[in-house]
This record gives sequence, C-alpha cells and structure tokens, in this order.
Amino acid sequence: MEELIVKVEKLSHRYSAQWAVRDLDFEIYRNGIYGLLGSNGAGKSTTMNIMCGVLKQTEGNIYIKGINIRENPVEAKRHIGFLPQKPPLHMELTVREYLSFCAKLRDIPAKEVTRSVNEVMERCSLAHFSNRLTRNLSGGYQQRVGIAQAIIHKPDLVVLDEPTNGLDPNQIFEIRHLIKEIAHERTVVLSTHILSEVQATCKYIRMIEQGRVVFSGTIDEFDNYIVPNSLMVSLRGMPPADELLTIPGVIEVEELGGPKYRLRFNDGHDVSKHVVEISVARNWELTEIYTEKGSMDAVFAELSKK
Ligand SMILES: Nc1ncnc2c1ncn2[C@@H]1O[C@H](COP(=O)(O)OP(=O)(O)OP(=O)(O)O)[C@@H](O)[C@H]1O
Repeated sequence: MEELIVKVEKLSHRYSAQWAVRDLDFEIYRNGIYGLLGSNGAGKSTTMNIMCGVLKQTEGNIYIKGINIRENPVEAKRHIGFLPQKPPLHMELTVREYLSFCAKLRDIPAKEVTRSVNEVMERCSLAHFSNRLTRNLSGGYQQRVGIAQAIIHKPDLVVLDEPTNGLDPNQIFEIRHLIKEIAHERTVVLSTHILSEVQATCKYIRMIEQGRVVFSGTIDEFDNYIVPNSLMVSLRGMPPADELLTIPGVIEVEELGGPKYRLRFNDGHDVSKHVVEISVARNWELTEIYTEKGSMDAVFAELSKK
C-alpha cells in the first residue's frame, strides 16, 4: 500500500464574500508528480497556500503525513517544501548566503548547514553561481534557487506554484528536468494553467475550476475523457462514401482525400468490428483503422464548462 502524503478533506475557503475553493476532497500518495490544473482564478494558489500552512482555511482539513496542518503547523511543515507563485528570494544575498539562511530557518543544525547548502546547490546545478548575487542570476537560475530553498531540508512533499511561469523555452525544459529528478525520491505537487506543462511532467492530474475538482485521474484518463464518436480508416480500394454508409451504425462519412475516411457513429456504438468484417468481405483493402482521441484542449474546454 502506497504511503498517503496529503489528505484534503472537505476543504473550503472564502475571501470576504466569495468562495475561492469549495468542498475539495483528494489524496496524494508517495512519489510522482501531481498536477493541479485550472484556469486563472480557479483556486490553485489558494489550495496550495492552505496545504503549505501559509493561509488558514475557512472550513475542512488538510493532513500532511497524517498531521493536521491547522492544529500542528510546525510539525506538519517539516515535511513540506514550498515554492510560492512569487519566489521568496533575497536579491541582495548571494546564492550561498540565501540558502544558508533558509537552512537555519528550517532548523538544520549549525554544523550541517554548509553540507546541506553544498548538496542542494549541486542538486540544482547552482554550485558555480554560489557567490553570485541572486539579482544577477537569469530567471531560470533564480527559479532554481527557489526550488533549492524548497528542498534543502529534504521534505517528503514539494509544492511548486506555477514553477515555469515566465521562463523561456530552454529554461522551462531544464526546470522540468530538475522537477522530474526531485520526484524520484519525493512527492511533487505543481500547479499550472498550461496543459502542455502537465502533459510533459505529471503522472496524475487534478483539475479544478471555480474552486471545485472537475477531474481527477491519470494523464491517459484525462486524454481519453472525451470518447469521440469517430473512426479514421484507410481503404486502398477507395469505395464510394455511399457504400460506407451501409455499414451498420455509421451515420456520416467524410472523405479526407486518397484512401482516408472519417466515419461517424452514434454514442455507444462501436462500429469498428463491422468496418473490419465488411472491408474484408468486399475487398476494400483496409490498411489503417483507429479511434481519434479527444485533444487535451478539447477535454480542458469541456471540463471548464462543468
Ligand atoms: N487575497 C485575496 N482576496 C480576495 N480574493 C482573492 C484573494 N486571493 C485570491 N482571490 C480570489 O480567489 C479566487 C481563486 O484565486 P487563486 O489565486 O487561488 O486562483 P489560481 O487558480 O491560483 O489562479 P492564478 O493561476 O491566476 O494564480 C479568484 O477568484 C481570486 O480572485
């Protein structure tokens, strides 16, 4: 049985009159990358801030490794590393000075601070910039410093709020690589409103919209959320569309040029068996048949409406 790292129970939060998060329930298990996906204002940062103990919820509970973060924040926070949307960097400190300061904040014993800082700088490829002022680092390297402060105390749970926001494509690639490495030995939760981000990094997705969970599952399940009512086929015999319409269940035929056709059918009718049988019987020379998947964008648009 996998270890339960985070348990979110009936979580709701209200800023003055408006509910930002409503009745969230989910669980996160050890290791892997969990994406919290949602459009702007969906409630991702609110959820993450509560999960990391920097915002007190209006209702509900969050347990980190079984510890209620509201009742026992100091103990729970030992297991959490957090990179907020706006990284908590000190621009006037060098990388080493800043990370040493973070190590002390995290109660790392004085005689172990240097070793911990060296280790985390190595891990985040920051060693050669150890004496550089943070303000003089590129955006990608500043983000590495932000991630380094989140893992310096070796927490089981690392929470990253939009970790690649504002970075250029090369920096995004490198930060994703670093996040994947971190996830080999820790549980990572990251938020994003960018579909390709979860596609490239995450194993599991929770999508929230208007403060509520609208999808929870693996990337494949997300991808297959919309089961399309169409089949793509290639028939070298190039039969006329009228003939294809005689296949039981097929309601529309689109000729896509050459041997390619799109066959539409009604909900719940899988016509592929008939297509194969009839193609063989009438010698249509079937060379390709597959179901078109709903694109991530189509799933996102569909779920955003829920
Ligand atoms: N401090 C605040 N006071 C009042 N309302 C707030 C506050 N912070 C967030 N909200 C509102 O709560 C809702 C959820 O915001 P939140 O920042 O959690 O969303 P998000 O999914 O992280 O969005 P983004 O990607 O834009 O950061 C939004 O409607 C937002 O305007």
